[in-house]
Amino acid sequence: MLVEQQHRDVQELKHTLHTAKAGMQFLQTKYQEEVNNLGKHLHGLAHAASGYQKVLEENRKLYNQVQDLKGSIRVYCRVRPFLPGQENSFSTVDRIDEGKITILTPSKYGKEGRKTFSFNKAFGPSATQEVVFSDTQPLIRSVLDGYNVCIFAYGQTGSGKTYTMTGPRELTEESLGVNYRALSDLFLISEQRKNTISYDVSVQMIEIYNEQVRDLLVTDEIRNNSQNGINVPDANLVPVSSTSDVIYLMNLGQKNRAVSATAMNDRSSRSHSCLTVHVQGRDLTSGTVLRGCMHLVDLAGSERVDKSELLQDSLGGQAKTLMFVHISPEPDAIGETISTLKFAERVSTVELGAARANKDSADIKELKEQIANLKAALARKEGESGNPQLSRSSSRDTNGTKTSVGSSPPHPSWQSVGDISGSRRQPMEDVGNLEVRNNSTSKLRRKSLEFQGLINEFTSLATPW
Ligand SMILES: Nc1ncnc2c1ncn2[C@@H]1O[C@H](COP(=O)(O)OP(=O)(O)OP(=O)(O)O)[C@@H](O)[C@H]1O
Repeated sequence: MLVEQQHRDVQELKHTLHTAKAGMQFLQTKYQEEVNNLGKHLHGLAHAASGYQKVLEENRKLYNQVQDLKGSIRVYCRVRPFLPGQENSFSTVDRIDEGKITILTPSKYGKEGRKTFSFNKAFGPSATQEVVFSDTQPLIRSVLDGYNVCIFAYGQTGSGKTYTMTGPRELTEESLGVNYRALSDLFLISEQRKNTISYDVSVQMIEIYNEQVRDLLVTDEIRNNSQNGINVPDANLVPVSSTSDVIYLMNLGQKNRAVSATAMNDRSSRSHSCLTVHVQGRDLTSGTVLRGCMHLVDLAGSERVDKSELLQDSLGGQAKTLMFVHISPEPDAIGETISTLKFAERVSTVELGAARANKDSADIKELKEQIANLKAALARKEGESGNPQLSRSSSRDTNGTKTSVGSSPPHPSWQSVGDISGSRRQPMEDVGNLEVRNNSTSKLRRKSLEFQGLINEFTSLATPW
């Protein structure tokens, strides 16, 4: 009886085992099917993602085409409000309608007493910093897409250039100018794109005064400052990773301008200042490298700029340019207002040619690296074989300009723009305690040439009416 019972139990167990095995097999097949399906879904998703990337890329292209079709130089006009205490004064601005601005003119400027000028945009005295910036925002995206961008502020002394670019002396969130907003946007967009493109951002800040250029970001304070996360291997191009880094540097730059100024207001109206933001982006899938830079320029007062020189052009067709032209509403400024508006209207007709993105594919990047390595090897070989010309008293900087070894500029803080073209300029007398390090000299010179070229281009447009 017992043996029979055990036999039955064994049979039952065998049956259960068989059923369990079949169940397992079924589950395995099912699991395999699921895995296959998942694979197919994943494949589909990857395909859709790459399609999405293509659409994004296409969108960027179309967006930039629209920008380009609007013209390479865009001109926005902004009217400064009356200053406190002048509120009820008579304004020379009669009407602002879309991009048109009508000025009440004394009889000598126009028979009918009114003159209308057309621009891409015109902002009245009550336009907020936010509204003014909203029309500039598209250019910021362009920088991140590998385009060069120039934003200029032009206008007579006291017409609001610094207000537009930086803001008033006492800054609040609402009164922040284009510079701050542009950089804050730049970091925001680069953060949004971080899964597809990795960006490096660095800034430079220079001032041009009496045709001499000064690096506003070369100070011991920057070099020794590490708690802000600002690491400065080469002081005139400072890597930044957040808006607060940039605000810190901009404040420092402003302070450095003030350090050497005997009369700050007079000086700011005579000097040009330029904040340049360099952006390098690497596409994480394709390895393509994008390089864009943005010049944010606060020009000297238009009445101070020498309009008599006509000088070689160097603006080139690579940059998207926006000029903010500023006017004051006071009747006693009417002469400069008309002259400024006429100049600005002429600028808006300038065609620089379509801007191009600075984009290197992974292959080009590799080839460039090879060229750089070969050049370095060649330079080493030349050094080993002993080149008397190089080892004696002169060499050439990266511009091909001959420089003397051991001879220093008249004052270490300043480099004369004129020196590059051969003519010597006197250094400024009220120079502060800043210094330019030797290894940044040629870069600064190139920058000053580039920047001076832009100013020349604009001032050459301002010659006789
Ligand atoms: N849109 C504005 N709203 C309110 N105040 C303004 C505006 N624009 C300019 N101001 C004020 O007008 C004064 C002159 O402006 P600002 O210093 O910006 O002129 P500027 O053209 O840069 O002069 P400069 O050529 O001397 O550097 C400042 O007190 C500034 O705060």
